[in-house]
Amino acid sequence: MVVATPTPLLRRGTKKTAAFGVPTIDLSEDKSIASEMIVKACEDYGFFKVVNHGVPKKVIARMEREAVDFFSHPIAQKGRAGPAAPFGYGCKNIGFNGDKGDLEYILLEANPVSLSQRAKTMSNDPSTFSAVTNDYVSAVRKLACDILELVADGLWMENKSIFSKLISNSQNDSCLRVNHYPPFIAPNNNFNHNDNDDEELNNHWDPSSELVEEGLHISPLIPAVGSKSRVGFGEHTDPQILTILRSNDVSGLQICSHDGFWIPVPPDPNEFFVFVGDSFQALTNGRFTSVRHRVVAINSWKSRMSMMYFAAPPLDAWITAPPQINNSISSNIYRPFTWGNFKQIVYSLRLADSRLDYFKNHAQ
Ligand SMILES: C=C1C[C@]23C[C@@]1(O)CC[C@H]2[C@@]12CC[C@H](O)[C@@](C)(C(=O)O1)[C@H]2[C@@H]3C(=O)O
Ligand SMILES: O=C(O)CCC(=O)C(=O)O
Ligand SMILES: [Fe+2]
Repeated sequence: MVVATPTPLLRRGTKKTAAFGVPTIDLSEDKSIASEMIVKACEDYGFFKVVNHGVPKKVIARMEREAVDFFSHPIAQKGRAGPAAPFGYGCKNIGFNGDKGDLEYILLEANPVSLSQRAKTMSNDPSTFSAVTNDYVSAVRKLACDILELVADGLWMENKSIFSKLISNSQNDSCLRVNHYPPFIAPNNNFNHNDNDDEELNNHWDPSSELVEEGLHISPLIPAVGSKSRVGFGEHTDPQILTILRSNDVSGLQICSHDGFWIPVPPDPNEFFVFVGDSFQALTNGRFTSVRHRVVAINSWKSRMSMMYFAAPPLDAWITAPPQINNSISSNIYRPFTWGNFKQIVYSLRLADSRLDYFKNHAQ
């Protein structure tokens, strides 16, 4: 595992970024080593990369091709997938409470019935679209389950499927998101991607005017007048248990360290990045921390495309730490809640809000 101590260069709201070796877990390693390393990464960062993950390259490549094809269509056609409410096609608006980002996206329920319905509005070849998406979802769900079983092992839980069973349940509420960020070239070519002025978002990109000739690679550049940086996806934590992210080779993702520094994560199209979500923080009584992250536009002629599988339990599943979780805190930080209760709060709040605070026990 490569873990360099982050150099404290970029505090939230200040100007610089930190150097960081992303904790990397090789899933072909001995199980006891991998499980110990995963637990450590979840405790220290709430974030890590997995290699030798077992997701076939072909499954990833086919999913990427479908997504590239979808975003290459004119806006009127993409809009047929329905406004993101929350599922469907969205452009710039995120959620229902006024958050905006410089991206377009699709958000899909990750179950075969919903995927086959939605595919009819998303592709000229719906059966291929739903087959490809289902294959991708099954492969990343298996990866998420493998990781959760390793976590249970690393935490010395008797029941190794105590966490994975929540997301392998047939009623799981997991979803799949594909984000597409426009290319960004700073004015006068003096863009410093370490800059962190959270300037007003520029709304110059209009996907309806985009001329995509070769997949996502050729798009007319919309000059970023008067701005040195653009927020692609504002800072937040993911509400679910675990997020499995894969992106193309365009950078932009940053994670926030415990001491408030923004750390750029170099993209790696062959591997997956894993984020601890709010629900996992609650399930481990705060032993793991859900990691704050964001996407900031980086000087690039190419658009960034990322796919996130958000692993969530059924709506009626209780999120509460099992008694065997031992950390330095003896009482429960959070009162028990169902995933359905939590989702309601999530959707009533803004992207950057700390939703778990609403479930804190009063004594805390
Ligand atoms: C502003 C919002 C969008 C979001 C729901 C929320 O009210 C707050 C959390 C957001 C988030 C972040 C992680 C995932 O991308 C997402 C699908 C999720 O579960 O929570 C989004 C929600 C969304 O875009 O619908
Ligand atoms: O697009 C990315 O790389 C990350 C997006 C993200 O964090 C999200 O959709 O929740
Ligand atoms: Fe996220």
